[in-house]
Amino acid sequence: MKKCILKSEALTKYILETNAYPREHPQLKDLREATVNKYNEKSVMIVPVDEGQLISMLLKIMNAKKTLEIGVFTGYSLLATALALPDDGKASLPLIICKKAGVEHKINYIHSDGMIALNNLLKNERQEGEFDFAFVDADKENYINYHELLLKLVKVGGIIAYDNTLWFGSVAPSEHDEQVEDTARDALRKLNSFLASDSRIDSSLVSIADGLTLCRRLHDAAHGTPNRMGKGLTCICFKPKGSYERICINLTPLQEERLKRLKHRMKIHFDASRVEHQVCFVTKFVYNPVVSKISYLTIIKYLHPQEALKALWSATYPGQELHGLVSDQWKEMGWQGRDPSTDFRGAGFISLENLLFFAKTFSTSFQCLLNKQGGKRSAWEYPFAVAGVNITYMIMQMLDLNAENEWAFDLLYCVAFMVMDKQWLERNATYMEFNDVLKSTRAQLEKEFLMDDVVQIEDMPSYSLLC
Ligand SMILES: C[S@@+](CC[C@H](N)C(=O)[O-])C[C@H]1O[C@@H](n2cnc3c(N)ncnc32)[C@H](O)[C@@H]1O
Repeated sequence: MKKCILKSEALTKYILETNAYPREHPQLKDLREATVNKYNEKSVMIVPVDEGQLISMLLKIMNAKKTLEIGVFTGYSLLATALALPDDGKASLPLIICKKAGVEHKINYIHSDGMIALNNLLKNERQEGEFDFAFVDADKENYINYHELLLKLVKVGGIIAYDNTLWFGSVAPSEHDEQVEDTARDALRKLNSFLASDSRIDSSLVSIADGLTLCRRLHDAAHGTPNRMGKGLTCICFKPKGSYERICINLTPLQEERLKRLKHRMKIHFDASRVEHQVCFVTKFVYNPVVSKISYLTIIKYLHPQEALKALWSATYPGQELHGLVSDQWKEMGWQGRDPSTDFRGAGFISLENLLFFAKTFSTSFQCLLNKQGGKRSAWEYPFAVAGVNITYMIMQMLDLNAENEWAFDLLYCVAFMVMDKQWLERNATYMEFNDVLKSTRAQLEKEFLMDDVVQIEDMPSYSLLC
């Protein structure tokens, strides 16, 4: 099979001969020829010249300095990358292969399996958010696993590029094509669908060579840059009555303190294996009949992640014994598997805190949504707990819309959950439509923020959904 999805081989030849070969760096040309001589047909594994040039162009546009490459073979794409990096740039790769062209000082070789290497970069070398670009051209079955780790290693705005995402065109077989087993093709099809609906990235499947999917990591408040977080929260969306303008106000020392705490909360990853305690903010909801006002009594607790999970269980199913932190019982609550900790990956510890806050503060609403008691339910329900993590993540992305105080976040979370469930029912949605429901939930919340008389979360019309 040829690594080309164009209509004709003549067209590929035309592109290569007219544009790509004349601009190929002499060292790349040598490497390509040496690979063909040594590996014959197997040399198809190196990236085609035009794709190498696209990657090189992208790196230069991005002014990339630190890149990561998984799957090296004879190192063609690696050399193309190293040549595109500035002199103080660094390319890391998990397999040793070749060093040429005087670019060794830009290359940090890691001779290891891709997953082990990425885990190590995260855990031991603490390289979170350090890379501008990652190129993945290794075992296709693992792309989806690399994706989770790379989303942490690559900075917000950085690019993750997956090679071979069209797999010789076989990802879209025609009815005449023979049905053959191909685990790589199946894994790539799964990846393509997954990337298409992954809200953490912008993505474009470029039909060059064998298909190259570019994913740009989007803002993620859990790992957001201080700049963005600062901007979003400093520009507190405090609207004076009678004005459609948002105004920026300087923070009081108390607000600064709250902001600091909120930022801290958002950075905490959920790690059930951690031995030390993680900070947990437990908020009590108090109604003061004298002034007809609701106030929040906030207690900062230092909880072991496992204790927090147990607390969530007892708040969700009071009186029901939990058999273990990893147990089939969790599935009933709408976690993806037996171990809820794996679902906290996207939004971190704060997503557990939000669920706890909701369960304890508005227990009637919480139980009603948990048990899918409101309205005429559809046959395909969203999984409650996973939906909760998604809502935390959505609000993190919305933070520059409204964050009047630290607890506005938790309160907004409860309102958002109620709105999401209401829209779910109104649309008679199925789980495949969950992302659409989430989008329209966000639109509804944004609409309410812009209402003239909404100056705090409690003024939002949807706040009345809570009981
Ligand atoms: C298609 S080739 C890469 C070609 C390279 N991009 C180039 O242009 O020269 C795939 C490479 O990935 C390596 N590989 C496969 N599984 C891997 C893994 N789990 N970890 C790291 N590398 C792996 C293979 O040994 C092979 O060298």
